Amino acid sequence: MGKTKYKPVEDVNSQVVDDVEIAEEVEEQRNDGEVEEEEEQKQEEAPKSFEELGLDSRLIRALTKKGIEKPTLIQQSAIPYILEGKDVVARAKTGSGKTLAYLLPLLQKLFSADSGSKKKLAPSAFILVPSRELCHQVYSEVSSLIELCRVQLKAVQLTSSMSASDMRNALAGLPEILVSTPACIPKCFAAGVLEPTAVSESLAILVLDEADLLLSYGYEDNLRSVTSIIPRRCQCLLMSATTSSDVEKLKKLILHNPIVLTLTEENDKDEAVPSNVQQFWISCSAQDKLLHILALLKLEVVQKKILIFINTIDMGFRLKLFLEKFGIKSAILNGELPQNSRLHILEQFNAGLFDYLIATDDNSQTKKQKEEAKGEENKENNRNNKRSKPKLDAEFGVVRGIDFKKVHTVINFDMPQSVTGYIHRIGRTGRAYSSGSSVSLVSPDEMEGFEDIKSFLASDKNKDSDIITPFPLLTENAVESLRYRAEDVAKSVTKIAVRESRAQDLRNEIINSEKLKAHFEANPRDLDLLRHDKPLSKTAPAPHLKDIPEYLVDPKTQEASKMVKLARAAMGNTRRSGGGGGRNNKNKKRSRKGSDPLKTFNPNGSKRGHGGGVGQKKDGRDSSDGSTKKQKTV
Ligand SMILES: Nc1ncnc2c1ncn2[C@@H]1O[C@H](COP(=O)(O)OP(=O)(O)OP(=O)(O)O)[C@@H](O)[C@H]1O
Repeated sequence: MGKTKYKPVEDVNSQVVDDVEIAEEVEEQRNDGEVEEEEEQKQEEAPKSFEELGLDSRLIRALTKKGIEKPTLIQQSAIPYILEGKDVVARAKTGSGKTLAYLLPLLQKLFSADSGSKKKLAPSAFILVPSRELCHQVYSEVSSLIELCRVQLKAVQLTSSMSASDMRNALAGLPEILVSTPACIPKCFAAGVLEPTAVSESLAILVLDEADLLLSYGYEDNLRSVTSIIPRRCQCLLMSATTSSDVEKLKKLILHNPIVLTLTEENDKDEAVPSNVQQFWISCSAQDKLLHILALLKLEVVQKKILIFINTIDMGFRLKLFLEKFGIKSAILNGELPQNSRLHILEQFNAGLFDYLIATDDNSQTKKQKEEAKGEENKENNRNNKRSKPKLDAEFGVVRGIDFKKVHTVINFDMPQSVTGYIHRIGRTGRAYSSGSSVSLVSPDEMEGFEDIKSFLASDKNKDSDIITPFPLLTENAVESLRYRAEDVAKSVTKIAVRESRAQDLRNEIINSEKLKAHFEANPRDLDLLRHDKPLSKTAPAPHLKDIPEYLVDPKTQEASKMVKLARAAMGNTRRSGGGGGRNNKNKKRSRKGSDPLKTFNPNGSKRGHGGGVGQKKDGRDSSDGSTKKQKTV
């Protein structure tokens, strides 16, 4: 296996990708036993620009307009191979820019294929993704590139929930690119909306994005029926954040003699978690989780925007109601909500309309539940099946692959149920060249799973070094000062209140969803129709709970909070977050490194701890005993 070692791309980037190796191997050809071939590797290759990768000037201009100046490592590596027409398997950690790694060369190929050739009866490119949210995200990305490039290409998105006539209408304009979930393709064949023979004739590029998830979402049969009609000449690309037997299976099923690109860091196991994400944890009992999250948010010791993960929908509502009493507005995202609402919530959060999003990830749905949900969905017109319980969407997935913009902190209110779940959650921050942090609240019941995560992430060489370190900015006193209020309010958020709010929210969102459908059709860019962070409770929060009096907060936490605010200001993040994109990125990134209190705060007095000097108890809170512990610096 050949290896190419890349020098750091730039100052900022070197923090992220130092010591990155790209291992490339040429795989055996599917079924025909071709001898494994070694690729000639170029040594110590210098980072390349988009121009040097051979990208069309229209695409480069479009990227510039989006504020994207230089390719990420996976883009540098994959784009030339894809342009050459090779099948590629690309595995790179979350947030590393895999979407553009395949979209840019795919569009370029279609630019040239477009000129002069007669219109085909089926799309030339299929991009298959595991969830509707991802479908929408990729579709938006490809559409905006097409628009910015001013080329005559058309992309459409299809999902299984669409009616045959909607699908027919969408395909009527003979789009070149179809973005969809795998389940939708056989549905199109069955409804006569797409002809398998036309697909066989037209299909030139097939992309399986988030390949590690496609099979776990139960799409195996769907994918088999698609592969049976893929022409041999069709170029296939497989993108994934983690390796798994599922990826191997898909590779064998679909790809021909692929180039396998694997972005690994020195520490092989750490590779899936972006190294620009600082990971922290706090030990607390299950009952005290509300108290701790209140302390984190109310005392402002974590940076906004914040994505909070919980494992059940009810817990999400409980948390929202609880925070609401303290004047903290948040929105909820889960698989029970109608699709249009979900997309709208994501768009509003990305646009910075609110700072706290409470999400139930697909992790909380077991494979069996997903299959059941899918089965439910397939039982069309089953009128007898009048379940009062709302259905979970089998194609729901907020975590995997979704590009939450400018999320600075991920909080695991509940711990995820697997290491992969953890990696994907954490990967919602620190995307591309940005940095972020995560805080996991770990109860004794969750400790075993947490240890598994820690040992998975620990490097083989350095087993004792903790990748997830105790959270340094919250003192025990600060937490305790809020206990009385938190417990009092927690008691008032009863099961009945949670149930009623959940039902009410669903009713509202169903009504919203209809409005949103029309709205999305008429104004795909306008986000301001509805707000999703409205209070659930009919009573306004008590004024004394909205503001925490200064005397309640101990001086150390006050200092930490001040520093978080200063860091926020230094990062140009004082307004409502969102909007704007990468203005003056270079300067901001430089100041970011020095100003993040999680990297510099020392509760023992000195402001510049430089990654060390944090006195902590084993339970992740400050012990104030002056002992020091080295923190991970990034
Ligand atoms: N070259 C680049 N420079 C700066 N930002 C980039 C670059 N390429 C992509 N991005 C941005 O980085 C973010 C993450 O990209 P993307 O969603 O493609 O990551 P990913 O590798 O697919 O992650 P995941 O595995 O979680 O799906 C996006 O907001 C994207 O616009």
